[in-house]
Amino acid sequence: MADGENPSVTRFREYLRIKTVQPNPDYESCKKWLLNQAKDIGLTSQVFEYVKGKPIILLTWTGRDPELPAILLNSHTDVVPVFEDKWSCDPFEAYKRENGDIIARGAQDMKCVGTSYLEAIRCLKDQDKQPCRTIHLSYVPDEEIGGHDGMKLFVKSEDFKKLNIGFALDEGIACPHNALKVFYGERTTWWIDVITRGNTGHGSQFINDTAVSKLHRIINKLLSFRESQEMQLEIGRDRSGRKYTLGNVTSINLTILQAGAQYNIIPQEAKAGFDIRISPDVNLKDFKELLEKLIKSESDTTLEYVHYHGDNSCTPLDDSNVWWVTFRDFCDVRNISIEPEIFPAATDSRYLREFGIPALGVSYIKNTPVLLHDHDERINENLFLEGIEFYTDLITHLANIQTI
Ligand code: MET
Ligand SMILES: [Zn+2]
Ligand SMILES: [Zn+2]
Repeated sequence: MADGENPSVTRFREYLRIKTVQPNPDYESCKKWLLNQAKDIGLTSQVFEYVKGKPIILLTWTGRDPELPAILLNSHTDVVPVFEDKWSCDPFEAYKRENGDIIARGAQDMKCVGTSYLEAIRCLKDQDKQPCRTIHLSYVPDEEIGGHDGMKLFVKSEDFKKLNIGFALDEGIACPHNALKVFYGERTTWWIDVITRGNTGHGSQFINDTAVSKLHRIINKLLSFRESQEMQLEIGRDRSGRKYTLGNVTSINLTILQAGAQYNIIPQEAKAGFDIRISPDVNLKDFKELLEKLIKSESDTTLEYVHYHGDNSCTPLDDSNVWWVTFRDFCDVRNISIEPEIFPAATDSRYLREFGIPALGVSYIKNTPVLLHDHDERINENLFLEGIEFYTDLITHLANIQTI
C-alpha cells in the first residue's frame, strides 16, 4: 500500500492493474482477485462459465428477507485496448498523480464502479447493516465486444432466473460538471456489413455497375441520413423543451471499408461496415425495413448484421417505478443533481431491460472529463471515495424498499 493511502483506493488500483484488456483479457487473474475480495468481505461466490475462459463472477450478500426480489449491482470486467504511446504513463500501472488523479484504462469504464460496489458492501458488512433484500454483485466479461458470451447468456440462464432480480444498477458515464448522468435506456446498437458485388475488369476502363460504385451510392445515402441527424442534434428539442442529446438522434458512422487487390483490377467485391446507434424514439422494425429497402436498391448486394439487438425498452421514470422514485428522492435529499438521459452507446443493461428488469446506469464521476475509451482515462481518488459513500447509502435505500 502507498504511504497513507486509503485501503479502498489501494484495492481499486490493484483491480486496475489486472490486464483485462480486449482482445485477450486476463479473466483468470480477475476472477481470482474478485473471489479473494469476496472471501475477505465475507460474501458467498459462484462462478458461471457458459463459455470456457469467460467467467461470470457472482458475489452474494443474502438479505434478511430472501423472498423479496433482489438487487443486482452489475459491472463488466473487460476494458478496451489502448494506444500506449498516447498515454502519459503505463495504462495498466494505475499511476497516481500528486493531485490524486489515478490514470488507468478502466478508471472510468468501469472498474471504479465495480470496486465501489465492493467497497460499499464491505462498509455495510463491517457495520453489520444487513439489508432486507438480497444483494448480488455480478462481474461479467466481454461487454466491450457485445456481451454475447457474458450478460446475454447470463440473463437467459436458469442460474439468473433463480436470483429473482427486481432491480439493477449498471454503468453510466462521467459528467464534466457538478451532476450525475443517470441512464434509463440506451440507443440500440447495430453493426452492419454492406457487401456489394459487381462487374470487374481492367483498371483503365469505364466499367458499369462495379462493386465500388454500388457501395458508393449506398454510403452516400447513409451518410446523408447521418447529416440530417447531426442537424437534428443541433436544433432539436424534446417534448419538455430540452435541447436534444445524442440519445434523441440516430448516428451512423462508416467505420470499416474494404475492397481491391491490385491497382489495375476493378474490385469484384466491396464491403462497408457501419456503426449504427438508433434512438429509442425510433421504431426498430420500421428502421430495419428502411435499411433493407435501401440495400435492395442495388443489385447483388447483401446486408449482414454483425451485431443486432431487437429491443429498445427503457426503464420508466415515473411514480409507478418505486426503484426510480427511491433513487430520485435519495439524490434529492443529498443535494445531488441528476440528469436522466438515454445512454448514447451500449451497455449490458439492454439485456436486463429486454428481460423486463428495471435498470439504471450511473457512475459516480462528476466534475470530470469524459475519458472512457480515450487516452489517459482517469478519476480522482477523492471522487472515488465520495462515490463509495454514495453507493453505500444508495444501496442501503434500495435494498430496504419494503413495498414491492
Ligand atoms: C454493442 S457492443 C457495445 C460495446 C461498447 N459498450 C459500445 O457501446 O461501443
Ligand atoms: Zn463500460
Ligand atoms: Zn466501454
